[in-house]
Amino acid sequence: MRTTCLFDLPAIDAALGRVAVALNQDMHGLSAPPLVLVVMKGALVTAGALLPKLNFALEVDYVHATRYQHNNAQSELMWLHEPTAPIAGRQVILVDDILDEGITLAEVANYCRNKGAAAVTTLVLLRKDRSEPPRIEADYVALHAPDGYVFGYGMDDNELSRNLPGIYVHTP
Ligand SMILES: O=P(O)(O)OC[C@H]1O[C@H](OP(=O)(O)OP(=O)(O)O)[C@H](O)[C@@H]1O
Ligand code: HPA
Repeated sequence: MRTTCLFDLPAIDAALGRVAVALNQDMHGLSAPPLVLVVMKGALVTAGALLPKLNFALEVDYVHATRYQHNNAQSELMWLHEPTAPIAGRQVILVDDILDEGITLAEVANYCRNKGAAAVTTLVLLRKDRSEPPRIEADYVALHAPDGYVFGYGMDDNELSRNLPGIYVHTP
């Protein structure tokens, strides 16, 4: 099997730059700093590249929730870490690497609303364009990919390859 690069680092950086410009405009003039919640582990690299592009006061925390192990989806989301920063009454910006079926983002967004978030905004590096629509749409999408397992730039292939400097697929 070969590995094909869908997006290289300059393409990813340019796409993150575009969503950062939009987010900077939309978050301009907020009365209180929003909470950026990074969905671990996959969003680690995206958050690292995105945060320095944001020009408004913000706090960062993370959640660790997972449903894919060995590349296979589990129906249940496993919560490994809940955020410790206060959520009630705040604008929350969820950052994730990939929107696939949308189960993870939908559940984490609901969690924030149940904790009393004033508003929940969602941002993903990559939306996978499947035939079935995801359970939730993201407010900000940097890139789109066709259906198929992708990895690199934070996304794993059987827990490996998160460090690859681009977004890749296996091709026959
Ligand atoms: O839209 P969905 O179908 O719910 O899939 C998207 C989620 O799957 C991946 O996480 P994963 O469970 O693999 O954990 P990881 O972030 O530790 O890789 C990814 O980081 C998203 O959070
Ligand atoms: N790759 C890596 N992680 C994922 C994917 C994918 O295609 N879909 C959901 N989590």
